[in-house]
Amino acid sequence: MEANVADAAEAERTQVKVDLGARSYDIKIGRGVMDAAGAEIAAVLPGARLAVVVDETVAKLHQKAFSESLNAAGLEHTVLTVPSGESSKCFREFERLCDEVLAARLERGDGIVALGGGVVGDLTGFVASAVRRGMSFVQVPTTLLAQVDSSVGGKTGINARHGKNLIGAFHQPALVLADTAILDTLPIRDFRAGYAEVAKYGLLGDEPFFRWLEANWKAVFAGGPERDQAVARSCQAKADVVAADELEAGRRALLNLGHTFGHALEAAVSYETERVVHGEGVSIGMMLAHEFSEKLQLIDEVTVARVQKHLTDVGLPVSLKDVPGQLPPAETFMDIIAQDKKVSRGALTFILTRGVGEAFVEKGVDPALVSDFLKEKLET
Ligand SMILES: NC(=O)c1ccc[n+]([C@@H]2O[C@H](COP(=O)([O-])OP(=O)(O)OC[C@H]3O[C@@H](n4cnc5c(N)ncnc54)[C@H](O)[C@@H]3O)[C@@H](O)[C@H]2O)c1
Ligand SMILES: O=C(O)C(=O)C[C@@H](O)[C@H](O)[C@H](O)COP(=O)(O)O
Ligand SMILES: [Zn+2]
Repeated sequence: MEANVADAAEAERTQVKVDLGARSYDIKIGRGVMDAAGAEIAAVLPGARLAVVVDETVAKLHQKAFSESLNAAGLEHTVLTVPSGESSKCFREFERLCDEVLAARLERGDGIVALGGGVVGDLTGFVASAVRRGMSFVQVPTTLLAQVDSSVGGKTGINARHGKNLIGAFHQPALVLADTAILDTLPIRDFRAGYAEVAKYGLLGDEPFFRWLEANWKAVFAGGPERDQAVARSCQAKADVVAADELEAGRRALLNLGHTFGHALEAAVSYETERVVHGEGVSIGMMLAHEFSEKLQLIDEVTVARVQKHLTDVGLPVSLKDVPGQLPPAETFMDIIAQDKKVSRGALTFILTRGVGEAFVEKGVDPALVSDFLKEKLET
């Protein structure tokens, strides 16, 4: 990735392009970007009627201002509310939203807006991919996680009893509006969880960015210009990967660093967010991916300790032992991992690493090694 942090800092508002030919779109980043949401959306979806999907928490905090901006641009819209939290990524909410979009008589050329975190974004995008075989949609991410990751790249979907995001579609948005001021109302636990995905970009392929985060994370949390820089650099990293490999035929799998273990953990606790939210699962999963890489003699203990120190410094969990309550045995984790979307012809794929910024995709990992490793981690 060429963009450097200082470059990103220069503009108060930054724009990152996701280059996908005719389906290219912009990510507009900065404090106050949402004030012009109406005009921005009208520019990409001229004449469209809209359904705005929002969760109950975000609706209370931000719906009024958002609707005012749409009204000012003359955008007729219906607001559809879903319960807050991971449990909304389910068939029931998917079906209800599809039905409500149809009841509002939105046409194929109309649009659906996701105003919220990754849950609302994934669910809404999936609805948009399905209703009338595909409607335009816009992402207005309101969590750090959604701004740096889930709103970009077109992975949409819901969870299944068998695992995370197992039902879904690739469906790219027409625009992403990441207003970093909206993060001021985000609870610290959710901000930290989103930060795990920020750190992920450094760990998977950008050691200088990880070093920058080690030095600047307090300013990122405090909400100064460093926060916008971290969001912009993360979006640029994701946009580069998605443009090169939209459908995850190869390199995009790197964005799954920590997710094989992390997703298994989320499913193992039945998506109970009191116990673990996605970003926390990713933090623990990234730590496990590093420890597993150490076990395979790909990295040394100094690298593992460096990663652990940074994630611990910011207050993220780093071990299965950090999850409250009893966890199921390794066999249950292995059953869930066997359903991971990266599995091919029954063979497990893991994102491993040779150092900070040097992750790689390893196919055909021996399940017995993974199982023994998980047993160790669940016992010690
Ligand atoms: N599609 C992708 O590429 C991708 C990438 C990463 C994660 N995800 C998915 O994203 C989901 C997690 O997203 P998340 O961490 O944003 O969770 P979330 O959407 O549940 O949001 C977290 C909490 O923050 C609240 N909230 C949202 N914005 C707020 C604001 N500005 N102020 C106050 N409260 C606010 C929400 O109501 C919720 O309670 C997971 O389902 C994960 O699988 C998808
Ligand atoms: O965009 C991607 O590709 C990612 O892997 C980003 C992840 O952070 C995200 O959690 C994604 O939803 C996981 O993808 P999945 O295919 O494993 O469900
Ligand atoms: Zn993720």
